[in-house]
Amino acid sequence: MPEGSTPALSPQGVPYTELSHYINADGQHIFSRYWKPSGSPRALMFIVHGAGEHCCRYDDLAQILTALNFLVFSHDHVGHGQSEGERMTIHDFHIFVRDNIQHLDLMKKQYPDLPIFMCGHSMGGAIAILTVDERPDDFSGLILISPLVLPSPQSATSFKVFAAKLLNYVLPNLSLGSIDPSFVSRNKKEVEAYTTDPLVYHGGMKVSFGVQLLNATSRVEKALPLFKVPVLLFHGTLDKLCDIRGSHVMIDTIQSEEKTLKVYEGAFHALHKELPEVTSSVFQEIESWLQQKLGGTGSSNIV
Ligand SMILES: O=C(c1ccc2nc(C3CCCCC3)oc2c1)N1CC(N2CCN(c3ncccn3)CC2)C1
Repeated sequence: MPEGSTPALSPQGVPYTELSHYINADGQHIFSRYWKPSGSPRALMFIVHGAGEHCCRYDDLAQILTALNFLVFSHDHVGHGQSEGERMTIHDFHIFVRDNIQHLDLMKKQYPDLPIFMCGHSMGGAIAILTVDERPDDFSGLILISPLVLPSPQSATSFKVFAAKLLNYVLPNLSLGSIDPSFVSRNKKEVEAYTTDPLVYHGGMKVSFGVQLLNATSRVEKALPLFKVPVLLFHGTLDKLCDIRGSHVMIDTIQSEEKTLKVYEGAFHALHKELPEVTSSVFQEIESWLQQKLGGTGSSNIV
């Protein structure tokens, strides 16, 4: 660093020289995280977090994957967690995909011979689908936990969509309100952990951000008919944020030879942070699917 210059600081005031990060195409510091197995890795897993949260919330899943000798990597999307950028603000959803591809290419350079999987939750699921759509030959499989494919009918009625698109021209920073975390998980401990997490964005979703999420659902819809990568999908029947119909549309539309949708009766949105019996089942299903991918043959079913 040139003499006399001050180091770039994270939104929490930590010098990026002390944080793992990469610099995106807009010159922003993107906080990155790596979970390495004790032995030599047999595969890579790219975890993609959802709106308002951050990658360190996926430590539980990452620990399970490193035990399978996966090297797990992730980052905080621009405007999230320990990355730079105005909080939960994006003028083009594709920036999330662009930054994903940059991180993917960095990891491909370091581990050129390892198969790569991706796991996305909610908005992170839409980012993951669009990343795989751009780089289909780079991925051996995609895991989606309550992905944003179709917005829920409650949050995106045609009037609200019309109003949001109109408002975006005049009041893009108007708040649409924030999510009630108790609608997202039945696990009170997880709700408490989320609501007290200082790295989570607890403000309301801006109109401009909601419009970008809508744009994302349109881009995802266009990508599905040509999608061929193996997919393992999870969705709760009582998801109030991302409509389960989106996962049914996805499993019926994609051309993947290996595609599985696991439906959790009565479960809410954050299946990886739900009641213990739900989350442990999701993690076990992920483990066995990955073991089968790395050693077995494919299948297709909905349960
Ligand atoms: O990615 C999302 C997310 C958030 C809000 C959304 N709104 C839409 C609609 C809005 C209208 C236009 C179409 C899209 O999609 C969203 C996705 N995430 C990640 C999820 N969070 C919720 C809170 N979490 C939580 N809460 C309680 C316990 C544990 N985790 C973490 C995950 C929400």
